[in-house]
Amino acid sequence: MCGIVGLVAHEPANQLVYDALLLLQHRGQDSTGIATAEGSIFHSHKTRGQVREAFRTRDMRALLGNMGLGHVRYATKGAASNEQEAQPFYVNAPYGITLIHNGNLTNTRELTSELFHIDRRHLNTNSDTELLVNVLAHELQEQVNGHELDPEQVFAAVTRVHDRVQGSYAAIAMIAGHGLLAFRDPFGIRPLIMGRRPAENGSGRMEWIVASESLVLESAGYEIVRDIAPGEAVFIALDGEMVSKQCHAAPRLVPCSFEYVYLARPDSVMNGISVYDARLRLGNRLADTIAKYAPTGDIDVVMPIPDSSRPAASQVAQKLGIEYREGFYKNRYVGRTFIMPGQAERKRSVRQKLNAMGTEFKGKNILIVDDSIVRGTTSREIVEMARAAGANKVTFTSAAPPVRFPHVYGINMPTRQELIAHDRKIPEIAQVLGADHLIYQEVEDMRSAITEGSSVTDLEMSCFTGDYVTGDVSPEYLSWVEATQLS
Ligand SMILES: O=P(O)(O)OC[C@H]1O[C@H](OP(=O)(O)OP(=O)(O)O)[C@H](O)[C@@H]1O
Ligand SMILES: NC(=O)CC[C@H](N)C(=O)O
Ligand SMILES: [Mg+2]
Repeated sequence: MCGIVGLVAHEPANQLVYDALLLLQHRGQDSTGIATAEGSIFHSHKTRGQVREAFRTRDMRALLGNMGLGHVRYATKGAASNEQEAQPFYVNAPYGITLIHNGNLTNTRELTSELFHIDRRHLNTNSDTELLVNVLAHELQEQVNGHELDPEQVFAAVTRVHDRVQGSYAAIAMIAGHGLLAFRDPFGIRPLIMGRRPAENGSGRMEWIVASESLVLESAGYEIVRDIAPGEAVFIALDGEMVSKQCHAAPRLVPCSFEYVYLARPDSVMNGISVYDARLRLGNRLADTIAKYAPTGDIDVVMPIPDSSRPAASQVAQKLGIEYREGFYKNRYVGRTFIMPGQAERKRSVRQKLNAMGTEFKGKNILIVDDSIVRGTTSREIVEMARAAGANKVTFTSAAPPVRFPHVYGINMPTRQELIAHDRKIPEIAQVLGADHLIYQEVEDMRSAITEGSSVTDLEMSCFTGDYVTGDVSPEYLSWVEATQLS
């Protein structure tokens, strides 16, 4: 997952994009970039690291123009440390296009070969986003004859992108001198929402924003218009005129369940589902499962692992009628550990990030709630810390089911071997974690907890079930991904 934002304003875009990126930092910490458009000239700055350290005043001053886009990257293809693969990506024809992408393409081998041998395009990195911008550019080139650009031509190019590209993609592009294009894959796997507000200059024109999460819109005073539909493309001209079109013949909304479990901020609403409410419901269902399988009579306290599991843990405590206590204190200056590249760094960071308060543990039977257990990096350390702090019995619970399969749609867990639940039964996992009991959410409970009360009927849950919605993910592909994985 990455965080993306694009906007067409009637004032300088640089600060607006920067502020939005700060709010999306939880979606990617590897690198970041902003591009703006001043007439037909693009300005851009991209670099490794997080938003706060990446943009100096002089970088910001150089980002001129009223249209802009920005990206925070959590790499899934290529290398997290490669500055060349930071986004946005630029191609100079037709018109000049700069693009950002949240997601992961699954037919990169075919696209690389087609782009090189048939479209005669040069690729300079291993990024799938570079493939996406080149496919879009090629297809747009095929549509346009004169200099004039009609949104219908842009939509026809997006239709062709849908034909050629497989996997997940929520993307935003600036077309120099023309406007901003946003589109979402036919399953709407990754999120994308748009909003608007009247320009402050009194011109009566509209300013538009498109972003990964609704909290960005809310915090900057935009009215939420709607989620961009799966397969849909939206084009916003420089004067603020917005047009949209469904560019796929058979779109079907199947959003990523992991957004609700962990990735998104709880104060966002995605596809009409409040992330916070979904996490509360996950807690309710988990409580029922705990009551069914574990002896809860002797549990003294329920504890969350900060931050993401707090809503679920509070519900578990309430439903089971057990006291809720915060036994782990979090160092707010350490980022999210799960989205860090490299297992060594993730492991070190858990210890740096969380500290167990002895008084909360001594002689107590603890029920720990986390939102998910993926590699087990966090949970293994946590159990050890709880015991070292004097806990008597440790029951570990997860508000998501066991993660048994690789995620190939924009979350960096590409290999089976790294997943603690792959090919292990639950008692074996408990043993590896060192927990006395281990209880996971049931898959169907997760599905209903997330979708309850919404119009979403289907969820992308491949890392829990092994069913990949795009249909092109074969065992051969998974083995190839494993062999070429990110470090
Ligand atoms: O089994 P693992 O591989 O350790 O991954 C799962 C853990 O990683 C995430 O926490 P993270 O610290 O990234 O973020 P948070 O502060 O939002 O909980 C998630 O909330 C789990 O705690
Ligand atoms: N997590 C993402 O959305 C990553 C985007 C893209 N696949 C990259 O690796 O840069
Ligand atoms: Mg966590």
